[in-house]
Amino acid sequence: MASNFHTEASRNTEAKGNDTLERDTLLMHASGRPGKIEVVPTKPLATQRDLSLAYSPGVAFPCLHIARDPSLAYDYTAKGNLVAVISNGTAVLGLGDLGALASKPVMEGKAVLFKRFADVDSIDLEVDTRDVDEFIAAVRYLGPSFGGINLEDIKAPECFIIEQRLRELMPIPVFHDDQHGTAIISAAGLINALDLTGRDISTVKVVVNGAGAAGIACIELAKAMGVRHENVVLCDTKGTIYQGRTEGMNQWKSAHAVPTKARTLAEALDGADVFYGLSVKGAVTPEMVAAMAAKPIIFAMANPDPEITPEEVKAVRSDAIVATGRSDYPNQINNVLGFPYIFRGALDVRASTINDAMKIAAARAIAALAREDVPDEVDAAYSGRRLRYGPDYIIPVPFDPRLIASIPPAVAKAAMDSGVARKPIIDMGAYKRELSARLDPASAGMQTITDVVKANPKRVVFAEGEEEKQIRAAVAFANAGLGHPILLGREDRIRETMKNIGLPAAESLDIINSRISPRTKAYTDMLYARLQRRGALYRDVQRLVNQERNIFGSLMVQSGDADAMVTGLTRNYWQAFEEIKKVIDPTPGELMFGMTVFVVKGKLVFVADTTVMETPTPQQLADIAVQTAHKARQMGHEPRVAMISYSNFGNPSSERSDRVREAVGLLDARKVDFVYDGEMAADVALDPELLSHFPFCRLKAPANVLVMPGLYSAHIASKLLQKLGGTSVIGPILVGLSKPVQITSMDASANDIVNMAVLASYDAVR
Ligand SMILES: NC(=O)C1=CN([C@@H]2O[C@H](COP(=O)(O)OP(=O)(O)OC[C@H]3O[C@@H](n4cnc5c(N)ncnc54)[C@H](OP(=O)(O)O)[C@@H]3O)[C@@H](O)[C@H]2O)C=CC1
Ligand SMILES: CC(=O)C(=O)O
Ligand SMILES: [Mg+2]
Repeated sequence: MASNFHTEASRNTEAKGNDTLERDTLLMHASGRPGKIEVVPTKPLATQRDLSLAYSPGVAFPCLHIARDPSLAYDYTAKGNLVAVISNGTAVLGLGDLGALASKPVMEGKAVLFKRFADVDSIDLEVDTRDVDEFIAAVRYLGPSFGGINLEDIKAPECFIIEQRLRELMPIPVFHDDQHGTAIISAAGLINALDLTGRDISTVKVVVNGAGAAGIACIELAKAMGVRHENVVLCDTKGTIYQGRTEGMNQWKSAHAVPTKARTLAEALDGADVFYGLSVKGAVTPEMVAAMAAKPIIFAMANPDPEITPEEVKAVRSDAIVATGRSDYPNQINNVLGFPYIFRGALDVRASTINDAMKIAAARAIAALAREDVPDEVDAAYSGRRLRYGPDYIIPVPFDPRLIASIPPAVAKAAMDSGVARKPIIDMGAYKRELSARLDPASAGMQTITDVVKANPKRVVFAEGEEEKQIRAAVAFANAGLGHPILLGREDRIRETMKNIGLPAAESLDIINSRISPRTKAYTDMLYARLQRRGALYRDVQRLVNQERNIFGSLMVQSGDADAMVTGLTRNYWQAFEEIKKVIDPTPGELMFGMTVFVVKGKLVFVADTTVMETPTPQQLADIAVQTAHKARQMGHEPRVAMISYSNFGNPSSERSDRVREAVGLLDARKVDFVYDGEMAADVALDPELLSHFPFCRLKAPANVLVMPGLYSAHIASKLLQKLGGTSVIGPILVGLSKPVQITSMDASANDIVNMAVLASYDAVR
């Protein structure tokens, strides 16, 4: 556990580290266009006509329509996806009252987080007044502009009055993030920390330090979820808030006053189970922590520095569960996990408000996600730290791509159930798919296929069954209801790995060891019949079946003992391909090749051949075009095929481009049932403007299938795009094999493997 924390050495260099952090941060903010946001138009403004539609005279029409029916503002303007982040800078993080202007970097940051994590457009507004009435007056009339208002870093108790009044005055959700965002995330952390320490929420003793915006809201939500009023002691700069205290009080603090003899934070913490810190750096000492109950739960959430560091806690309490608001320690309890997704859900149902039911639903969704297996992509973003439900991982990490499809649906559903949704969601499944697509278009492209596969579950061999990633993929595949995985390998090893990585055994998961399988003899005979006239002795075949899992797995599929197979982690592509070909033939009359699918801004582009034929003949190029077009159609996309070269329709002419031209001629002769043309350069194929320079071209819209002239260009282009282009990639998908087998790349993540298993299953369904 300790390895995840800062080391002594790194602590000694902390001051130096802070200097570097300061320099880097200032440089980042000042570089290029200063600050962190810009406005990007969503409609073209390239021509006179564009201008007359987007602006005068055309713009009069949406104005008049909205004047007649205000709800149309959601159809004709950005309102429905736009949130204002509004502050007066009176409680900037834990830095105190820095004023409106100095709060702007935080507010721009929040706006960027809205966009990055939930595709909510957001703008920061800093209101330069500390006066409650002036602030309310400045904000209350902004409703028409926005779908929601996110109040930020406004100090207590003013924030309570401001939020309450604006909620009453404005017909859109008004949400003070420091109160409710923080409350939701800490509640999620609490649910899991209580679970891990075997505690009952109705008996835990909680101490909250900080009776401001965050502290009061956190404890109110915790009470709404079952923590008893009499079990909570709230503290502020004056010590505990006990019944009868008069100094430094207000009505919000009074509501949480309890009859306690404790007068200081230290006295309150004696024997306490849970500590919530929402105050300032260093407010808690190791001695206080040492006096807490067994397995104490310590959420030191002050930013940017916590009330006590995890190292300090660990030095005195190795049994503690510790969380902070920072990203460089395990268990980051920070409202970034909440506000983007809560608004996403609220905006999508046009909720009139964000109520307690929606907050509790969000907390439960976040807590539930932390208990699921974490995708590799997420591990990678966290420097390979293994994230697994336990004391060092009670809460999902902000870069978990599953948050977007988990929290907003829960919030939207709670809004609908509690009667505040003005536009209920009819198809929740479709909504979740749409959410995934907002951030990872590849997953949406895969979704329809996934639905088919779920409805027709297949037996899929995971040939490298002792590999951790394959095990995780197989378990995820089974748990997602996608089919029945069969892991090839030694059972004791596989079970051991599953135990080590903390994976619960999936119910429908088989393990087969080729050496002791009763089918080995039959498979050996089957393969010998294929290979005996290709120079193989019976004992060679025996060895192949016993030792080569790709061979054994392929034989399972070939014989019908399994429906599909996925492999590729431990062998390079071509080696795995050779092994599979020993057992499985191509589909009669078809070529075998690789097709890679790129997902660019929600559009799919199919590129082939990216794996097999180095220099295809014109005949082969035509075959690749036909088969790839067929595949694209199977995956729900009407093919528009471009035969790619570096030249356009004979200019310039060369031996290589002539081959592509010849392939186009062959397609003409075959009278194929899809639109194609070429030879053409990739930019012409993809850009309607360039395409229009060739009015005779049969492609009237950009191509979505690119048949490449050779393996060199196909492979290099696809790898460059993958590494530099920021696109999502599926495949390469093996096309033309008579049985459903897919080969992943050796660096595939568990998620990639699941996707390939889904594609193989999809082939098996059809
Ligand atoms: N991790 C997260 O996601 C979030 C963390 N926070 C953190 O919570 C903290 C408070 O923010 P917020 O509620 O917005 O601010 P407020 O200004 O509204 O409240 C601050 C509270 O902290 C109390 N306080 C200050 N110093 C001490 C101290 N030494 N001992 C005990 N109590 C103290 C104040 O007491 P008094 O009333 O006596 O003045 C006040 O009640 C900040 O550090 C902020 O960064 C906030 C939001 C989200
Ligand atoms: C995280 C946050 O909102 C704060 O510390 O104020
Ligand atoms: Mg804040």
